[in-house]
Amino acid sequence: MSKLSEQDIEKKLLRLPDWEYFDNAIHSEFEFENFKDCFSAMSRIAFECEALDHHPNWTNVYNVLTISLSTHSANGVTKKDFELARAIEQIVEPEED
Ligand SMILES: C[C@H](O)[C@H](O)[C@H]1CNC2=NC(N)=NC(=O)C2=N1
Repeated sequence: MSKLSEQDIEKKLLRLPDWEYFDNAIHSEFEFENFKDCFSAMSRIAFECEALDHHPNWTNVYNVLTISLSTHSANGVTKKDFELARAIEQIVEPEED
């Protein structure tokens, strides 16, 4: 999986307004009602990570989930990070029909 250029990353981020690029990774932070809702979302995200075989760097403090995505083997951001970011968006903030 090849590392995307900064220009490609910024272009792809236009469709992911909750995410930003810095330090060789894309980052977002989500706030929930409480710890239970936050951890429930983390569990659902974890299954998606296993399905994609791609894993986040993340931290949780009570109701806040902070996520950083990069591809370790490429030492940067790849298509796989965007695939996972879109899956996370669907779990955390599903689109209305
Ligand atoms: C063996 C396994 O496929 C690899 O270690 C995968 C697992 N999850 C991964 N996750 C992330 N974020 N980057 C990787 O390079 C990566 N590699």
